[in-house]
Formats: sequence, structure tokens, C-alpha cells
Amino acid sequence: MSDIVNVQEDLADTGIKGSTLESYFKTNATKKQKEEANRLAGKDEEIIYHFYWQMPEHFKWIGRQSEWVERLRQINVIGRIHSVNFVAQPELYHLRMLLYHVNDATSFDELLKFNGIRHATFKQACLARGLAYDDQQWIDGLQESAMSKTPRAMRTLFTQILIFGSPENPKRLWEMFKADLAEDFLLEIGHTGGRVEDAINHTYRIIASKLNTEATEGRDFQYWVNTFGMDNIDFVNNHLNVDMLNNDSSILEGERLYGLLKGKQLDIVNTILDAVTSHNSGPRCFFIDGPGGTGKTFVYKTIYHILRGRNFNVKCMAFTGIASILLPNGRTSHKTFGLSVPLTPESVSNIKLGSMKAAQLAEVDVFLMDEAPMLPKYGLSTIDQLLRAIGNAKEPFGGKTIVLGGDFRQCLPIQPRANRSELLDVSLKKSDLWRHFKISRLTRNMRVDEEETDFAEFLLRIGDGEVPLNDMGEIALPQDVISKTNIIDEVYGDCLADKSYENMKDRAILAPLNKDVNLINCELIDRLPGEEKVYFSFDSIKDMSEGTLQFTTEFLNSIDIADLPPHKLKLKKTQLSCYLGTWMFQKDSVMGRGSLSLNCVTT
Ligand SMILES: Nc1ncnc2c1ncn2[C@@H]1O[C@H](COP(=O)(O)OP(=O)(O)OP(=O)(O)O)[C@@H](O)[C@H]1O
Repeated sequence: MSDIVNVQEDLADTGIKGSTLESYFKTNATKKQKEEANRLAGKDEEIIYHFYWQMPEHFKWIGRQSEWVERLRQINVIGRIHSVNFVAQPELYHLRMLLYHVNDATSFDELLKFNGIRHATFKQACLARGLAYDDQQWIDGLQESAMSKTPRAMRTLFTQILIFGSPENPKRLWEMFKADLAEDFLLEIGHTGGRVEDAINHTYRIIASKLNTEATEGRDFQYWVNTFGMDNIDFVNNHLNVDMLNNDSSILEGERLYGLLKGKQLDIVNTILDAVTSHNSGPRCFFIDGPGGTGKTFVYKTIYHILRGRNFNVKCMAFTGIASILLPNGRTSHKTFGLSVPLTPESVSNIKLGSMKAAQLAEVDVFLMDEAPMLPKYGLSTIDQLLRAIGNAKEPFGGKTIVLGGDFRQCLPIQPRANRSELLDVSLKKSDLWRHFKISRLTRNMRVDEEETDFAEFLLRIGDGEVPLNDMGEIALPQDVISKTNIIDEVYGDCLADKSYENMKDRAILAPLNKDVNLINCELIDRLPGEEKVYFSFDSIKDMSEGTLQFTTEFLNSIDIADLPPHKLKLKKTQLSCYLGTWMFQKDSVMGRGSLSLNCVTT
């Protein structure tokens, strides 16, 4: 009941007395009076009731009078009720749903009534009318997000549903969606050989942790523990920092990687392992400086697995999300240290002393951060202050071992409208903390073959600013790297001629613009043998009756964005396709994400 009062009070607060909705109720009341009068007079006149969203088609809204006035002529206009976030405002969401299905209500109160029973909430009224089923809207929402959102975003949505959505049966939702919620961790154990239950437990702990941090107002975490059927809070808290890779897999992986280390890589790993395990008073801050491809990520992974295998608590991170996924259990540095976005010299970490996140950081022995040159010097200071405060220690970074790495030739801190010297000024190298770092350099490019070393060196000289520029600020590329005929023939010609299509997966053509990629793709697909299968995207909107915006077919077909397959997707059996996410095929249409098994070669 209180929720309803709130909805009505909200409407009143926003000056909605005499609003379009209240006037709609009045219009219906007038129609009902007329219907009753007709009945008493024995008059056989049909009174037509309209849904709220149909009102603009048949009535004109006169704002001054706060009144719907019947149109003399019906016109083609589209009425819609603005959308409501079903997690944040569940009662408004159900009110909206009722308005889509009840066309003769004369008040909020009447919307609550069904079959002679007045229900306490709009949600219950929807349930009674069969418009919502036990948690059906949460199931729909989660199913949709399983197809379109990352597992991390889905875990956030799931937590919000638990906190704000009052689902009837949270445990059932968890059982239904736990595999989707754990999708990234399941993928990871697929590579590292961990156990499925560890991935699921890890997801469970993350959700427990989110609930613990976010379920502050009104509901205490224990409420969710009981409702959700989770293990008790102590169990959850005690295990929050244990990542899901079991130590055995880390020991094996650590040994494997260590055996492959070459030259300088081995020295760096040994130095860092020694600093962590021997508790000596030597340096605890390291910077691994190396151009792209010199094996920095390889080194982080080796250190991570060896230390995890020895029960050390190691956190991997990178400045950008895309680089963080290359690291075991990688997060962004912003997430790990609660840095604000955007990061400014005034920013402080949003991790509060005494909070659970602070306690988790206190337990970490080693922080590994890739792409560190993107972190501005004041970001490094914020991390230093946070770790000193958490550890109540005077040493840099609270005495934790911190391993930064990256390449100063690559992206530097992003500073809007900064000139060169301003950019350099915010670089890590200008930080007072820089002097504490022991710098090691990797130089051998592990990606190139012997015959490509000249080109690798050329790239390094570009990065170091040693290649001369012409008047236009351009550099001259070596003749042997410039395409002279057709780039498809040059890269894939022999595979096409020999029909060795499998070998095509070892080569790639990169282009700066998607339109060039599409052109090259189309030409290449045309040159592949076999029957072409064409899939079209959906060109109509599901559940139009729910008041979805109306779009023309032409518009829907023209949507061409990076996250979605193109409207016309051509596939051939011999084609190599890289799927970012998974798609759902229905008959001959393709949409969003889901599961896919196609009779074509995939990489
Ligand atoms: N010792 C090694 N043995 C075998 N392969 C290695 C070794 N070191 C690096 N590699 C391989 O070389 C490639 C480049 O290494 P890595 O990705 O670690 O470089 P990076 O310095 O992190 O590059 P970038 O800066 O571009 O991210 C990877 O495929 C990696 O697996």
C-alpha cells in the first residue's frame, strides 16, 4: 500500500494533479456516467473506451484546461507512455503495464481492482490479471541481458533486481541464470582447467559482495542471505579474496610459463619473486618497460601463477578494460583502487577506510598493473595514499609489492586539450614516487620471426621518434611493406589458389575504418567457393502492444553498429568467422547474442 501512496504522491508532487493521466481517468468516468444514463434510458449506444496510449489519436490534450477534448477527426499519431526502469521503480512499471491492458479505469484505485478484489499494489494487480507472472519480468529482463550484456553487467543487474525488485523467489532466479552470470569465469576455467563449481562459487561470492556493499537502505545483507539461500555472511566475507583458480592449476601453469621465459624475462621474474617471497628490505616497486610484443603480459602471467601457487594474494589490472581481460582475474585499475572516472588531480579514491573493499586490498600482497603509462602521476599518488592509509604504513604503497608495466611509446595519460609538455608533465615519470621504482627493460620482440626483425626495429624507431617526417608530418614506409597490387591477392592469394582455406586463419588484414573492412570482407567472401547463405536481421519489433517505439523497416535495416551483426549477413562454409559474443539464429533471421552452431569454420 505504501508503494501506491508513493506513486500517487510522486504524481502529485510533480504537479500531475490534472495530469494527462488523471484527466484520462476523468474522461473514462464521464463515459461510464453516459453508459449508465444510456442503460437507464434504454438507449443502445456503444461507448468506446480507449487505452491511455491511444488517447492522442482520438483526443486532443488542452494543457491550459488540463483536459482531453475529443477530436472531430481521428488522426494518425503514435501515443506512448514513457518507459520506466523496472528495477528502480517497480510499482510505476506495473502501473504502466496496467495502463496498457485496462482501458476503462476511472482512478488509480480502480486499476488495483480485479474480480471484485482490491489489491494492495500495482504489481499484485498485474499478477492477478495474469499480466505478470511470478518473477516473470525479472526472468524476461535477465534473459534479455544474457543475450546482450557482459556477464559483469549482468551481475550488476542481478544485484539490482535483488535489492530493488523484490523478486518472489530470488533463489530460483539464481539457479536459472547462474551459468550466464558466471559465463566469463566459466570461459576462463575452460582455458586454465579449473572446476565449474569454483567458477559458480566465485560468481556467487561476487554477488554476495555486491549485495553487502550496496544493500544498505532498509534491507540488511542478512535478509538477502536468508532470502537468497546463500551461505552465511561470514562464509562469504572470509572467502571474498580467494579467486577461483585453484592453487594446483596455478602451480602447474606457473611452472609451464617459467620454463618458457627467455633472457631478461627470467631475470625480471626472479627479481620480483625474490622481493615478494624473501621479505627483504630491497625494492618493492618495479616497472617493466618494454615495447609491444616483448612479453610483458607473459611475465605478469608467470608471476601471477607462481605466486598464486604459493598462496600469495595477487591482483592483476590494466588501465583499460580491454587489456585487463588478457590478465588472470584482471580488472581495471579504476575498479581495483576506486579511482574516479574521469580521473583528475583532485580525485580521491572512493574506497572508504574500514569498508570491505579496503579490507580486501589490505590482504593483497602484489599488485600487477599493465598499461601503467596511461595512469597520470596524480593517479599513482592516489593509489599510494590509499594503500598507505589502508595499511597504516609510511612506506610507498603501504609496503605492498607493486609491479607496473607498459610502453611509454604507446598511449600516455589522456588529458583533454593538453599540449605535448602538459602531457609529459602528468606522466608517471614526473611523479615523486617514480624514484622508488626499479626499472627493467624488455627489448626482444617475441611476436616477430627472424626475417621480420628489420620491420620490428623500424617500428621501434617510429616509436622513439627517430624516423624523419616529411613536410606533411608523414613518414616514408619501406617499399617492401606497401601493397602494390590487390591486397587480398597478396595476403590470401596462395591460400585461395591452393584451396588451403584453413591457413587463412593465420593471416589478417587490418584496416582503420569499418567500411574498408566490410569492402574487403565482401570481396573475399565472393572469392570463396561454396554456397552462400544469407541471414537477415529482424526487421520488426517484438511486443509492439507493449508500447514499443515504432520504427520503419528501412530504419531497422539500416542499423549498422559495431556490437550487432549487419542487417545482411553473408556466410559460406569455407569462411573464417570470428564471433564477438554469440548470436541467436531464428529461422533465417539473426539477432543479438545467444548460442550458435553453424556449419562454417570458426576461429
Ligand atoms: N618466453 C616466451 N615464450 C613463448 N612465447 C612468448 C614468450 N614471451 C612472450 N611470448 C609470446 O609473445 C607474444 C607477445 O607477448 P606479450 O603479449 O606478453 O607481449 P606484450 O609486451 O604484453 O605486448 P603488448 O605491449 O603489445 O601487449 C604473445 O603471443 C606471447 O605469448
